[in-house]
Amino acid sequence: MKVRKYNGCGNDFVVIVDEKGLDYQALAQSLCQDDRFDTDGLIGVKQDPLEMIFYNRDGSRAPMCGNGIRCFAKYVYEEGLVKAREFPVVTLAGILTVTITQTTPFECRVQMGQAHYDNALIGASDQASFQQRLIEVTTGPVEITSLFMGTIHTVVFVEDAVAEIGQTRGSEICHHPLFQEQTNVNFVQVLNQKELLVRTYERGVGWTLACGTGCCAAYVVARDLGKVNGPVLVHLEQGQLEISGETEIIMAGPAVFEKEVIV
Ligand SMILES: N[C@@H](CCC[C@H](N)C(=O)O)C(=O)O
Repeated sequence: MKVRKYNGCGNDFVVIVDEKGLDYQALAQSLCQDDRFDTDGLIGVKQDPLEMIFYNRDGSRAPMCGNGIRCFAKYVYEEGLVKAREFPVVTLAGILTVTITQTTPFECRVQMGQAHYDNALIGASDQASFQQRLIEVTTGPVEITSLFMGTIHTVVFVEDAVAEIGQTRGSEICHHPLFQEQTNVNFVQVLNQKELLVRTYERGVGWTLACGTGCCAAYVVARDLGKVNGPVLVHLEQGQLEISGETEIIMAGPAVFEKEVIV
């Protein structure tokens, strides 16, 4: 089997072509945790129609991956599976449109769909609002806002997002009993009305270098609370994403090929 490794702002993935009968859960665990790859997730490429199948490193399935879909787009375009620069991709979060804006280096824009403040979609274990909700973790109370933005996200505004790495709040919120299917956790530092700095603890992975859907969630919540105005540049550990849009959220950023290994 041909296995390719790609990354989007450091969030990395193995990409394989779908075949009948593949055990994605087992493949995600073995390939992502294989020293030759060591990636955050696995992407399966299915054709007719073009579909992105996404699994986390621990073998759990996720409906969408923002950095992953840009890597998927680079793969299908460069392999000639699509000829047009704009094409739809089926995901568990809906059919999303990708537009390739630049090929060298590769960059694309993705219509990421809409954000939903919806307890059912975030797998909430109660009916209370998750907008600016205080929950308890071992270090004390923390204000969270949770929403569905391609997948389940929680946004926490902090003074210093980088300082959260190595602390326990990311993991504790991710596994909090209020979330029946866990949640991705984005620590968001507002730099100014046009720039955010985000660090994400992902369900099924742990701390990652970037999370595309997480940046979209951070933008939506920051905008809805009046902390940013218009399109924003989100600073990540390795690179930046541009996030914009009113109802339909748009993400723009790079995708990079790293290597191919036959396993
Ligand atoms: N890294 C991704 C999100 C991947 C899925 C997530 N861990 C989940 O389980 O929901 C991104 O760039 O959006």
